[in-house]
Amino acid sequence: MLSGSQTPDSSLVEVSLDNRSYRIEIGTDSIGEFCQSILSALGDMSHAMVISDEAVETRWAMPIASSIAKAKTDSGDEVRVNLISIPSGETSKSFEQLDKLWQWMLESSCDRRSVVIAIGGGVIGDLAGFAAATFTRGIRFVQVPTTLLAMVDSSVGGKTGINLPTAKNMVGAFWQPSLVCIDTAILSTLPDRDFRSGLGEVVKYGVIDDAEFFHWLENNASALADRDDDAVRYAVAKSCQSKASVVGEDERETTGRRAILNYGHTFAHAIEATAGYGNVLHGEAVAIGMQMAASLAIELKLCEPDLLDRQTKLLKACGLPTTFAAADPQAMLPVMRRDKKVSHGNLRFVLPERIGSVLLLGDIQESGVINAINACKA
Ligand SMILES: NC(=O)c1ccc[n+]([C@@H]2O[C@H](COP(=O)([O-])OP(=O)(O)OC[C@H]3O[C@@H](n4cnc5c(N)ncnc54)[C@H](O)[C@@H]3O)[C@@H](O)[C@H]2O)c1
Ligand SMILES: O=C(O)C(=O)C[C@@H](O)[C@H](O)[C@H](O)COP(=O)(O)O
Ligand SMILES: [Zn+2]
Repeated sequence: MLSGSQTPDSSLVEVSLDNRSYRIEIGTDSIGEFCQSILSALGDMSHAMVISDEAVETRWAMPIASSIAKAKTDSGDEVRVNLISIPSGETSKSFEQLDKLWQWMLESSCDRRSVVIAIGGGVIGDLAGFAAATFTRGIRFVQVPTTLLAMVDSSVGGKTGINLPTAKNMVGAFWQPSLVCIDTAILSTLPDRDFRSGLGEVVKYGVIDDAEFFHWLENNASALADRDDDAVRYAVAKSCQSKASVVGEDERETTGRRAILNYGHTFAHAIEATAGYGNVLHGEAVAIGMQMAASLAIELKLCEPDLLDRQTKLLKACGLPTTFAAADPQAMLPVMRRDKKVSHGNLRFVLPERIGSVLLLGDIQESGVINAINACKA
């Protein structure tokens, strides 16, 4: 039984962006309906280019691909389908994999009525989305997220791209999907560590934007960690609503509003890069990064220590790390200076003032940043 507010109408969230608006459809045991949703959103699709993760190819991507292959468009035409699978893991968000995809798209006679269908976690969504953004200067794409992290965050909002060896997400494009199809039943095969990693981004929404949701998470953390269906659907729907609303206000992170989604990420990306991509998962790094950001906010007297206590308890209840033994300010700082929020050479951080509200701040003494990193060493 869930405690707290009622389950929202979780079946549909709209991302409102003028002629780039799209639907996020959220269901359970709904992959049978994906083909119809895709054809309704992309009626003139001639060709589906399914890009999947090796871990989900057989169980999830092939059934979706074969139902598209059997379908007909509104005008009665068959849809040609090609499928490729990418090796699992963060190291696949690379130029090498992108180049492989471009060659595959060329060989598969991809044209401007082709549609990329990304079926996988954040790695596949970011990589396939960037391939879609760049091939023939941009073709449409659909996100079918298969991890909790991708359902609550990466499949929404149109940030696509790849990593450079020491700079996360450094090359990419804003390229919105045409549709996001979420089926929480797909999470049944997701390993626990990856599921918990997604909870890092869920906690983020509570801190940055929604004190009531944070409170709900405090009351329902164990149901979520145990993957209770209702709790998971509620958290997915609330997270998508939050992200859709922020992205609708500031699509390309120009006004500062969208930067709030980057809470903890200046530290997190440096942790991921210095630890070696894939060793600390993105959501784990975000959890530790939020701890560093909250420590910095306390040192700057921006928030009360109680915020860090509540955040620590919640992250632990979600099974996430709150410290990082190998945290090394001298290794992390050069990576942090390449953060995309840097302005005129100054680092800027998203810092909490209270649960449900954060600020984007610059001109912060390096000594404070070093102290915040050291405060989270195990
Ligand atoms: N574009 C954005 O707005 C945005 C937002 C947040 C994170 N990200 C990016 O997302 C990436 C992390 O995403 P992630 O956590 O989904 O990682 P991921 O894509 O690497 O998936 C995690 C693991 O789960 C496996 N997997 C995926 N779905 C599965 C399923 N249903 N069953 C069994 N195994 C499954 C994958 O093979 C992989 O090993 C990072 O690169 C991060 O930078 C992007
Ligand atoms: O969508 C956004 O905006 C975010 O910042 C969401 C983050 O969770 C995500 O990790 C994003 O990829 C980070 O963006 P970056 O611009 O810092 O690379
Ligand atoms: Zn993130």
